[in-house]
Amino acid sequence: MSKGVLLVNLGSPKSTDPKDVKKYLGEFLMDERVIDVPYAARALLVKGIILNTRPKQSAKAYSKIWWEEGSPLIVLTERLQKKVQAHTELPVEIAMRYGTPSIKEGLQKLHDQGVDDVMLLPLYPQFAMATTETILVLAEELRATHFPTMKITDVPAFYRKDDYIKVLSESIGEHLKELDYEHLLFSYHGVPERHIRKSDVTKLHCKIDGSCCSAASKAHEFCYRHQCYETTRKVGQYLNLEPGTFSTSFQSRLGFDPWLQPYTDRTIERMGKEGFKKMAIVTPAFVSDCLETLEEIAMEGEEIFHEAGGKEFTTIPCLNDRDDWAAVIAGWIAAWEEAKVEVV
Ligand SMILES: C=CC1=C(C)c2cc3[nH]c(cc4nc(cc5[nH]c(cc1n2)c(C)c5CCC(=O)O)C(CCC(=O)O)=C4C)c(C)c3C=C
Ligand SMILES: [Fe+2]
Ligand SMILES: [Fe+2]
Repeated sequence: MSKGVLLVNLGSPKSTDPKDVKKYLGEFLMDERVIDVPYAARALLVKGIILNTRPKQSAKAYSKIWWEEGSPLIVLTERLQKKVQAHTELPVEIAMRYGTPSIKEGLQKLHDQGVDDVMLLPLYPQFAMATTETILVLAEELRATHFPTMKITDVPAFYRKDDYIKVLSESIGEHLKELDYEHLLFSYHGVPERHIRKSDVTKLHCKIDGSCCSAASKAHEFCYRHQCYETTRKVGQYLNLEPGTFSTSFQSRLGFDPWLQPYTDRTIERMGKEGFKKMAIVTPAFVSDCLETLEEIAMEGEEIFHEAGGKEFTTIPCLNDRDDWAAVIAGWIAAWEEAKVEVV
């Protein structure tokens, strides 16, 4: 069999035009694993309410962070792909779950190069129904319909894998070295609490009470909350961070249902009000900087901190196209290619 690799990220609108943003948000939010309510209720909520107001607001936010070459998330994923490609003879393509290049286009490109054995790497360190699972389900549907002779091997969430933790920690450490900071906040994209319960394979584990995620459980393989706390814990251990000088929070909630807590915006505000003057923030749910890191954290977060009395607010970049990160992915590809050891 002939091997190839597909790196999959979330995707972005084509441009900052509200029409393009509306199209992108429509595809994204109509995904049953993102807004997980029955179709009729989802259509009413998304098409009847959210798409009437949100695209204008989101388009404004996208305009603040957009680059000349396009969406930061897509440009950074393309740069990462080039660096990974430089390490391997196997074809490496990228795809986006929403918008373009689509997963179907990515698989087609590999197919056109003679590939029939694909390593599929969702670019999310922690498993979530709204990210990893939706990619895997769609890729399998596309494979069965359009590429029936193709084999796809999924790379599981790498939230605690040593080589990932090493590059993440070293990237954070390099920034912290230059900083005088009082607290480091690990801010992860939030999900509704309901998503965590739905992904609980044991149906017994998840109480969202702060204790279930630290007790050993088979459920952790699919528990986003556990995986986020575990990434924070491992980085804290690697960098030898003092207990009490770092913590975890969850950002970007949408709607009125309870999402994972503590919420990032309220945490930033509380820290400012409690007298913290210098804080740093890192966003390990994202491997590429995007709207949620460049606008929501670096801009809105900074404003919240200043208004609450804080002074210095530093956002640490995502791994993006760091050479050591590209080398880690290349190592996973080599391990899979040799098929001597498990990928993760
Ligand atoms: C119900 C809504 C959403 C869930 C659940 C959700 C989970 C989730 N998302 C990411 C990563 C990203 N999300 C991004 C943008 C974004 N996310 C939502 C909604 C949910 N996300 C919306 C409506 C948007 C669009 C922007 C906006 O209008 O605010 C992005 C940025 C994309 C970009 O173009 O830069 C990323 C990345 C994760 C990791 C996650 C669950 C773990
Ligand atoms: Fe999101
Ligand atoms: Fe858990």
